[in-house]
Amino acid sequence: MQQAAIALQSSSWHGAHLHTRPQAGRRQHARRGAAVQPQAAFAQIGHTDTSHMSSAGSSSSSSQREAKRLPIAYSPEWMALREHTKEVESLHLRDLLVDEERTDSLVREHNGLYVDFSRQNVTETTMQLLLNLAERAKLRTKMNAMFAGEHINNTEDRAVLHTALRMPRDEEVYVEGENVVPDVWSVLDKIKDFSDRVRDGEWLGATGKPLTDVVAIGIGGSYLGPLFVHTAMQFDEPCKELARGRRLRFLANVDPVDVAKALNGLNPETTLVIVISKTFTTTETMLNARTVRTWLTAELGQEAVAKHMVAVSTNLKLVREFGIDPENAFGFWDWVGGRYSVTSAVGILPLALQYGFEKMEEFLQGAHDIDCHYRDAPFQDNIPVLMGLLSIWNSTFLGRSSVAVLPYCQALAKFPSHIQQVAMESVGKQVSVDGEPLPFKAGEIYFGEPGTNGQHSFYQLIHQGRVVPCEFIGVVKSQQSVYLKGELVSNHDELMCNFFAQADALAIGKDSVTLRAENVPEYLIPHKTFSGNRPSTSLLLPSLSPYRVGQLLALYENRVATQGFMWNVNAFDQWGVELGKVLASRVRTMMHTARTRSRRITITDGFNPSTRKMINRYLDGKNQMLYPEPQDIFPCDLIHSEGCEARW
Ligand SMILES: O=P(O)(O)OC[C@H]1O[C@H](O)[C@H](O)[C@@H](O)[C@@H]1O
Repeated sequence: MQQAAIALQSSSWHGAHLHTRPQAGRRQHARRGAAVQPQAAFAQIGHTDTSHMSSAGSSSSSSQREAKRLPIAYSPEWMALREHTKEVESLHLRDLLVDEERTDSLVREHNGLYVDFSRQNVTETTMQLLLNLAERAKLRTKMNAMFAGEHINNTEDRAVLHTALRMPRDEEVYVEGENVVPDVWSVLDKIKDFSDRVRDGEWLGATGKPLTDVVAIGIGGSYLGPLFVHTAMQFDEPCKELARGRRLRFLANVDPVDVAKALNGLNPETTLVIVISKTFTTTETMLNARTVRTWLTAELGQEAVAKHMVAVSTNLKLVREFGIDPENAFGFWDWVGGRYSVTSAVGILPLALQYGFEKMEEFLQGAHDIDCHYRDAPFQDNIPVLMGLLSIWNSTFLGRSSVAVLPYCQALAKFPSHIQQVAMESVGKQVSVDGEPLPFKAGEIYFGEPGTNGQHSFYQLIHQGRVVPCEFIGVVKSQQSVYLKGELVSNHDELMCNFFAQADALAIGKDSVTLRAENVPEYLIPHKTFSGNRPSTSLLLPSLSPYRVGQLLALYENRVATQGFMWNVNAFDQWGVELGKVLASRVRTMMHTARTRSRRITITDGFNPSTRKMINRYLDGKNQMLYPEPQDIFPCDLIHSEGCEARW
């Protein structure tokens, strides 16, 4: 009953006083009512990729097939938005932004977060049409299915329940008839116990010394999220105090330089190593784990592993085979995707060791707060839903393929990289959940840097080159006080002046009339003109405490989920990362075979000419390093087969 009420509410945009040509809005409503023929609709999808469907529009039967496969892209709601782009493209943000009522109707607040969508290229009609599309896409039903633990990750037959990782103890979520919240809390309790013992000096290293340093080995989702949160928390005053005397390092890349950097200056006697891998099969992580185990045992002996190495994984069998006692492992579940795992032991264990478990509880509470908001708020007030819908509007309907995440906050320096994985690995897909080709491009290219650094780098392009929707993130209270021992060390106000100014520079621009009034020479006017009308969203947080970091994380996770639901793609699998791994495995086998032969080698077959020549150039360089004395070149052919065997 409650669900139905929410769904009904969600279909109405309440920015009723917008100054945006209401008659146009009425026209759109009339259109929405009209039946749209699939064959006509096909031609109108627009700003979309139809190259792979060149014949699909030529016959009504194939169009109807397409319409059956992808109802959302042929729905009247979709067509209404397509049609509406013309109206929006004729409006300039310079004019829209003077309307205070419009601004008020496009600002949303939730529990301290202030989000201003008024610099998006939208009108009241746009927002209403997007809400209509959300209804058509059955967004509420899909969100409910996720929260209910249904197997919405259909290609891996898994539930998607990272939201359960931050639920209070007394909540219930069932996966295959079993409440998973007690399991979540049993791991959290184990983390609390272990991290307290390490921090209090009860859990000692093999030589009886306290473990003050932690090296977290992991890559992708087992690295980027924890690194982002660590970077965000390390200058928060209470966190800084709690981390005094402790060091947390991350080791992700298989590049030996990264290993050297992670271990530089560490003493094995005081170092705890956490191997973090959902699968416990990831090549880079396992190789780095073996390297660091050697670094430990060379100094402390084999038995030191029990005191100095722990694991986070869903695969406890492989943890044991690696030589880590499963008692010293912290589990999670296949219903947590790697890139959504920072609120599992993947993030909570290393961060609790650094900052104490209580701070991580605050972080989890922040994430849970946004999950509840996402689950319960009507769509017109639902910040992650609105962010997701506006992403669809910008990318699919207005053809803007990128998003810049621009935190005006150095502590969020690693947030863009984390969100890059969350977004691009989740919704960078070519087919719908049913495996049908998408007649539009899903996913956006995410990038970003903290302001003001980015301003001195790539902002030229976003001001005068391509249109890149920007997401500015600022905080009211800096983590760092302006004065340190009486000296001015930074100026948060100066930083935030740029946060406010950049969004307006993008939106409003600067025209030739203004430039002439400033006596700018005529030949420079084209160079100095800013077309403006470039969209952005501004997000203001009160501070960057662990709670706020949790809110920020869940805001973006749920926004990306919304995009997946709207585009009808599976935002929780990642088949696109597999092929490169398989091909690397072939090269690895060849390299390994080469290394086991103490001869100079060159390959003659098994790869295309380009790859073969590059590999041979590399081998030649390596051979000269390894075997400086001239030797016969030993040719090698690789078998053209699925396997990775090499023939010599
Ligand atoms: O945690 P792991 O199993 O080691 O996986 C680490 C990473 O591996 C792959 O590249 C996936 O694309 C990522 O989503 C994942 O986070």
